[in-house]
This record gives sequence, C-alpha cells and structure tokens, in this order.
Amino acid sequence: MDTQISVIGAGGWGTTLANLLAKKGYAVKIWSYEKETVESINLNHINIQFLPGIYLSDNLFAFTDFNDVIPNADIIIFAVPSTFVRNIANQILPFFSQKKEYKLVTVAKGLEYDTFKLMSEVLREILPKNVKIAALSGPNLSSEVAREFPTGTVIASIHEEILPELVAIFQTNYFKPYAIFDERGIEICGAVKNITAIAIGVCDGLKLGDNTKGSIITLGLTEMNRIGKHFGCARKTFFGIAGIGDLIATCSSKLSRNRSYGEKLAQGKTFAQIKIEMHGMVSEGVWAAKSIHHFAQQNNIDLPLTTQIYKVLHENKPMNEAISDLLTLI
Ligand SMILES: NC(=O)c1ccc[n+]([C@@H]2O[C@H](COP(=O)([O-])OP(=O)(O)OC[C@H]3O[C@@H](n4cnc5c(N)ncnc54)[C@H](O)[C@@H]3O)[C@@H](O)[C@H]2O)c1
Ligand SMILES: O=P(O)(O)OC[C@H](O)CO
Repeated sequence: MDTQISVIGAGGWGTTLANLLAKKGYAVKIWSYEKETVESINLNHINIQFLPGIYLSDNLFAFTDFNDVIPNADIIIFAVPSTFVRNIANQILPFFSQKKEYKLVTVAKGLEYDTFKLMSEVLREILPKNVKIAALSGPNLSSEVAREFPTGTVIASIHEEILPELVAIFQTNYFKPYAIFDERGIEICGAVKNITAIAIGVCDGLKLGDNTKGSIITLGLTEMNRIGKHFGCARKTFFGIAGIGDLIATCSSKLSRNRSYGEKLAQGKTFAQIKIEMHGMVSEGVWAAKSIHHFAQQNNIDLPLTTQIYKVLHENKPMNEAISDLLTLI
C-alpha cells in the first residue's frame, strides 16, 4: 500500500474515513485541530470526543502539525466543517510541494456562508494547480459507516481521470463509491439536505406527524432541485444517492446532528444549551439556511422551506407558525 493518505480534520466523518482506509491497510495520517484528540487516537486508538465507541486501527496516526501530513501525501481527504475550510486551506497552502501531484477529496457538506461558494470552489481558489480536487457525498452517517453498515456514496470531480483511483481507494465490502461528473451537484445536495433535516427535527420535537414530514421532505427535494438548476447541476444528481438518498437518511436518522438540532430547538432548548449538548460537533444546516436564504433572495429563487427555517433559526420565528405557514404554501 504505497499510496500516502492524509486526512485533515478529525471530527466524526474525517476519523471514520481515515479508519476505513487504515483498516484497508493504508498507513493513514490524520490532522486534528484538538491536541487531546491526537492523544486519544495515538495512545488509546479511539476518538473519544467525535467518534466514541469505535476502536481505531493501529494504522492510523494523528498529528497537530501540517508539516507531518501534507508534503508527502498523495491523497488528502479534507474533512473540516465548511466554516473552517477557507482558514485551514490557507494554513496548509505552504506545505504543498511543487514537484508532485496531489488529489484532494472534500467531504464537507456546506457552502461558504457569506460568499455562497462551494467547498471545491474555495479550495481551488486557494490551493495550487497541482492539487486536483474531487468531492465525496452521500447518505453517510459516520457512526454507521464506522460500524460497517452497507453504504453507498458518490465521488465526483471535474478531473474525470482521477475518479477510478479514488473509487478504488475508498471501496470496501461495506462502502461503495460511485463515480459521477456532477461535482457541483453533489456539493449542493450535501449542503441543502441539512436544512430539511433541521425542519424534520422541528416536526419531531413538536410531535407532528408523518404526513407533515413527508410533505416537508418533498419540499426539501424540490428546493434542492431549484438551487441546483441555478448552479447548472444535473437533475439526475438530485434523484440519486447524494440527493434523495442523503435526504432520506439524514431526515430519518436519530444519529443526524442536523435533525436533532431541530428537535432540541422544538423541545425548547436554547442555542447555547444545544451547543453544549453537541460537544464540539457541528450542525451545518444552521449556516446553510442563512446562506441559501440570502442567495435565493438575491437571485429570485423561491425557497419557502429554507425561508421558514431561516426565520426560525435566525429571526426567532415561532416554530408552529413556521410549519403552518410553510404547509399553506405547498
Ligand atoms: N459526521 C458525519 O456523519 C458526516 C458525514 C458526512 C459528511 N459530514 C460532513 O463532514 C464535515 C466535517 O464534519 P464532522 O462530522 O467530521 O465534524 P464533527 O462535527 O464531528 O466535529 C467538528 C470538527 O470541527 C473541528 N474544528 C472545531 N473548531 C475548528 C477550527 N477552529 N478549525 C478547524 N477545525 C475545527 C473539530 O476538530 C472537528 O474535527 C462537515 O461538513 C459534515 O457535514 C459529516
Ligand atoms: O449528522 P449530520 O446531520 O451532519 O449528517 C451527517 C451526514 O451528512 C449524513 O449523510
């Protein structure tokens, strides 16, 4: 296993992908923002904060210094939440060698909230041309993948030639990547489904019914499609595994941080309480709702679900009112 693989970001998903590859036999290096996570992985083979309960492979080595993980890597998995992507990309920039080619796979599910840029766009803006970028997205709740539950995913890139190698690297007997070319499409799907998941969590917290949730998931899919159309994405991407597949998984799962964020909110918890309960994990949909709402306003895209969730999260609109306003708009 000569390919050198590094993962930037040791949250639930970065650690899961790193461990999947380490279990395949690659010696995987993972960079963590938190020093305690590095110690937890190296000394005890567990990521106690972000992936508790999963024993990590002896082939996984954690670091806090980019110099240990970037220069010699062939494949880099970029797994920090979208809010931190620009900052971390700027930090890793000096560590790339000019003399070799890198493949970088972005797995974050969010947009840059003030510029509306996709993560691949932010990364291409900052990183050198010898870094070829791809995106990976799908119905991939980290602790299910970590427990080897059969799961599909999609890898997409404008550099078609790198896809076969990436598919082969990630493929296991429980994780099946499909290559497609609609990189922007899968990134939009990943960001937008989180808003719907928060809405479904609100329905759960308010103890509303399955009819309500079915209506909202349908609206979420419609909105995904509308935004995607604006970005020139392929319609079939939204009806594929990274679109409706991830929408169903995230909205129906007790494990989803976005769905439980909405549920906790509807149970009357404050933003501060929820933040403490999430102990460092992120709910990307909170920022996606703001970003996509403003983007839609500026571009005259009608997104009633996103608008209502934005109002609940950022303008303190009562949740019952938001759901009933929404369903009269369907
Ligand atoms: N967890 C999942 O099931 C899952 C699955 C697919 C995709 N994703 C996506 O992967 C991305 C990474 O999320 P995650 O779930 O691995 O993380 P997480 O929510 O489990 O953990 C938060 C992460 O943010 C990092 N962090 C905190 N402050 C930071 C800072 N100032 N600078 C840099 N990093 C900082 C932490 O070190 C940690 O890695 C997100 O976009 C998420 O939507 C997550
Ligand atoms: O826990 P969530 O809500 O961030 O969702 C995780 C993954 O994106 C599900 O595919």
